[in-house]
Amino acid sequence: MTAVLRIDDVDFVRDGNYLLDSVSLTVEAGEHWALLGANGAGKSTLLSLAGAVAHPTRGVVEVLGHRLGRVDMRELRSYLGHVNPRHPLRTPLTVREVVLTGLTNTTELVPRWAPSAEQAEHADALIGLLGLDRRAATPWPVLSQGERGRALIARALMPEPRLLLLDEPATGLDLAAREQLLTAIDRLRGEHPALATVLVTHHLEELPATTTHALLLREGRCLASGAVDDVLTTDQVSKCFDHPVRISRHEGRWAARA
Ligand SMILES: Nc1ncnc2c1ncn2[C@@H]1O[C@H](COP(=O)(O)OP(=O)(O)OP(=O)(O)O)[C@@H](O)[C@H]1O
Repeated sequence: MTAVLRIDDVDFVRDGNYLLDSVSLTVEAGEHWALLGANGAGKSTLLSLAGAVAHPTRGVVEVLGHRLGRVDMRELRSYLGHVNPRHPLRTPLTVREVVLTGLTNTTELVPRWAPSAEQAEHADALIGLLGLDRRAATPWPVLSQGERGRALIARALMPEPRLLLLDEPATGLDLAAREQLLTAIDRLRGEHPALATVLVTHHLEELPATTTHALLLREGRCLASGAVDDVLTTDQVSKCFDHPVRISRHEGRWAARA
């Protein structure tokens, strides 16, 4: 089977600066990757290639078997789940309505569009999976940041994507909201075993226990990449963040201490 995502020896250059320098990443179905690195390391740039938002300057990117540069990027994006934490919603849609906009790939509801009974059921199942049953009819402005984040994941899953991209999903969440989010991601991965995910974060504490692989980026270069326990070591993470830290893993979750 073809990989869900294949990034092969890619450079991404802007204003003469190598934001990515010879970076490779292959993600197979059912794998859950963490992209880690300090501020400015190139994580968002790498995610924008995976999300068919940008082209590489050099090298090959294949998303869902389609090579960037030879495919309609807009159409390709409609098959991906890409969670943008700065969702630009302007109207007070309810959680259920926001989740349904994942089918039309729009921010607002499309006039005169209505979901089928099956689609509405699918939306409710995802709302339940993300732990938002009691919030389904709540308007967006009333939701907490954590609830919005989980609603956006449910929205991204509506078209049943094979690849889900999560850009710092736990940023700004309090402890309880972060734990609810990570539990929801773990459940999601359990119930959709073929789904592949790529999650960007600065913090090891924000990694779900179901993370299978990791890639460490430092100044646009890949420092280490592979099975998560081989990559998230005290030595490599210290190098990645240019700071001595001690990494431990307890009951599946990671911690970093100076
Ligand atoms: N269009 C651009 N032109 C020039 N430099 C850019 C451009 N976009 C991003 N950069 C720079 O590229 C570097 C990598 O940015 P990127 O956003 O990918 O890093 P990041 O690892 O996601 O960082 P953060 O953790 O702070 O979000 C940064 O130094 C950034 O300032």
